[in-house]
Amino acid sequence: MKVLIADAFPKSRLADLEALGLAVEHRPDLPAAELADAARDAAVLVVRSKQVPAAVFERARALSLVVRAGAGVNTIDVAAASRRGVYVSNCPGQNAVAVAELTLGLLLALDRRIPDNVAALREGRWDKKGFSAARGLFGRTLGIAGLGTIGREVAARARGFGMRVVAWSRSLDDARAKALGVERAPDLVSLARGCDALSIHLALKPETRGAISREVLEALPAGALLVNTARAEVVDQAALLERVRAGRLRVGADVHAGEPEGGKAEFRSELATLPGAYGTHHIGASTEQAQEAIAAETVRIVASFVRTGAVPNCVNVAKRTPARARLVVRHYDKVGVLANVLGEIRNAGINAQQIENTVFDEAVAASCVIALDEAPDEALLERIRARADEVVSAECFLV
Ligand SMILES: NC(=O)c1ccc[n+]([C@@H]2O[C@H](COP(=O)([O-])OP(=O)(O)OC[C@H]3O[C@@H](n4cnc5c(N)ncnc54)[C@H](O)[C@@H]3O)[C@@H](O)[C@H]2O)c1
Ligand SMILES: O=C(O)CC[C@@H](O)C(=O)O
Repeated sequence: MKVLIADAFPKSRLADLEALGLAVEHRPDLPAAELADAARDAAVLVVRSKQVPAAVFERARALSLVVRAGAGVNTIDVAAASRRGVYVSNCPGQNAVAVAELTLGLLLALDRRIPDNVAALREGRWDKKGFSAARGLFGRTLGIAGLGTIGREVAARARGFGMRVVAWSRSLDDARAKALGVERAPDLVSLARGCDALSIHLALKPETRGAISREVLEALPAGALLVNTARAEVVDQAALLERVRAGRLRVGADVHAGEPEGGKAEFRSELATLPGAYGTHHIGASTEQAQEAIAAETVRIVASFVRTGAVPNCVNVAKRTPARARLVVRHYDKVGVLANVLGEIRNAGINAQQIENTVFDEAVAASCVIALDEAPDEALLERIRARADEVVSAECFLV
């Protein structure tokens, strides 16, 4: 079985994959345009920042699993993977501490203008007077948009700096906010209105694209700091540029509109050239600790898949199917029993969408839960129950 790793990956972990008996092809510099061809005979594809478009799923017919060696899966056409029945998996939480550390670094850098301090001294300029105009973070309010794994790590560190932390997250309620030691804002505009600094940790989804809208940016008080280590597309970039140019906002951005996929390239970010903005090179996850944790998790996912067929952290198995009914059949654990039950369902023109069979102690009897796209009528249930030497009971529940 071939594994193609199309981005940088630690050598020691390549050996772990080979030890699983896999043929490992490591091509960190593979051009994006060649990915579909290179993946053609691969069963597993591992990527970091490389985009995986629909063309890869159309061409790479042997592909079973794509592992995103990171958190965000917006770089993968997950819908195209789902249509081909290809699993997509990621490594949630493994780089959260690294991103939180960079977030705090950017906040401190913005407040003290550390990069400009450094640059001035390199140019032979002493400007203690000019660089003394910092507000300080202690006692200030940090707003967090998206209290997922990274948002929570940022909250913990900000509290360590004596900041008041207020958060908005789609499922955050008062009890959970209290348990996490943060206050809850009812929406993003209210969050922005009440904070001195705003840090963005929303995953990029169709619903979050542009969530940090012009209205949210305009709600931030004059002189506020904004840090984005999530994805550029979550923020209205045109409005952001206007606010920074007008001197209303100061920004630390690790992620950039149209940023290159690879490690080195010509790239000009309009935002990052402005005096009120500090840009970093999408390095949030780039610490040794985080990359080691990500690689170890990637190996765990691939090992589980090749040894057992189970895919940890799978992001594209339907949480809700169009199933309209659940048929629960308790039956004797004998050859052909389930085939006969499924045959009855097929003969009635009903589609079985999900099947889960559980065996009771001593493996004499078992229970099978079958999600159906249509409820069986009483006559079908009776035909199944009539197989008395195979079936103990058959009950239907509408969902
Ligand atoms: N700069 C970097 O190097 C770097 C590294 C890791 C992650 N990231 C980015 O940070 C993001 C957050 O990472 P995480 O590990 O905290 O992920 P997470 O899954 O733990 O948190 C994601 C957050 O997005 C919110 N969210 C998801 N879908 C939403 C929707 N439809 N509507 C509203 N909110 C929604 C969740 O509620 C949660 O608060 C990633 O998706 C990725 O884009 C960047
Ligand atoms: O691999 C990287 O350097 C970036 C990863 C980051 O954007 C993520 O979503 O995990």
